[in-house]
Amino acid sequence: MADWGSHLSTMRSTAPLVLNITNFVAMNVMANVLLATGASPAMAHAEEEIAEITALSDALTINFGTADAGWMRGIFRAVETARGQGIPWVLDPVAVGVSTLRKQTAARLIEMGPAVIRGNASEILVLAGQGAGGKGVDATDGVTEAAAAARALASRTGAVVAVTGAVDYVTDGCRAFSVANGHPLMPRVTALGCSLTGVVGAFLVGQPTLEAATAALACYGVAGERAGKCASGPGSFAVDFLDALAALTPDELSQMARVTPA
Ligand SMILES: Nc1ncnc2c1ncn2[C@@H]1O[C@H](COP(=O)(O)OP(=O)(O)O)[C@@H](O)[C@H]1O
Ligand SMILES: Cc1ncsc1CCOP(=O)(O)O
Ligand SMILES: [Mg+2]
Repeated sequence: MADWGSHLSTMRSTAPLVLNITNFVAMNVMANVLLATGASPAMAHAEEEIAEITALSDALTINFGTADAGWMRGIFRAVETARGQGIPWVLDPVAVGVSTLRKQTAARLIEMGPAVIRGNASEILVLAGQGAGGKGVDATDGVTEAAAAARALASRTGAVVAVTGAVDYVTDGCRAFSVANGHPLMPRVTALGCSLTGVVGAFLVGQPTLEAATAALACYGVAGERAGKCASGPGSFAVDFLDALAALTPDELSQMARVTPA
């Protein structure tokens, strides 16, 4: 049994400061998810201050879900700072298929060296120039349909690519894992994908990228399973999920993770 829980333990021992440039929908949910999991969240995006805040952070995550032109300038300034300082950063190409601005921004960002690209299957397919783009922020494609695109994207860019859905797929282009944890209520609560991107950022700090990303997905999925056992619908699930993230121990994660080489 691989010790996926050790990655949770390491993350909690440092409680990394994760700076998230994310959308208005996700800000509060994501900050609470990061706190519950054991990291310190910060949310900011103003270009006038973002370089300073990035330099203070252990990891950075980027999501242009409700971004405008000024916000985009903040995104590029943060990424340039992270690159200069060796701070790992994660790209969430949320709803990348819905506009030319998102496609062009994602293409530029991918060339700037994200450690991880985390998206649903429809988003990863758009990055590969395939698929119809999903339905807004929601996937209409299955994870297995995006696996080849994920491998090709990882090989071309050097990023680890995490495709999430009913069974997640994560690859560095050579090796890959499937993560079969999760619950069907997860995509019915807004911003849980965006928030997962923050958790991936937290796990990356000081840990090998592919294993850290995989452990983050397993941690999230196991917490989802636990929350799904008592929730009566999306509303109570959202609350139970935070409690499950906070209560999950490294040993429980190691025991419950359904991670297999893919
Ligand atoms: N049908 C499903 N069954 C179980 N888990 C799911 C399902 N769909 C998504 N998840 C989980 O929900 C989390 C968010 O993934 P996803 O919904 O793909 O992100 P996004 O919100 O960006 O589309 C991941 O942990 C994923 O494994
Ligand atoms: C609904 C919505 N609209 C713009 S961003 C956003 C949140 C999307 O969150 P997620 O990708 O985690 O479902
Ligand atoms: Mg998303």
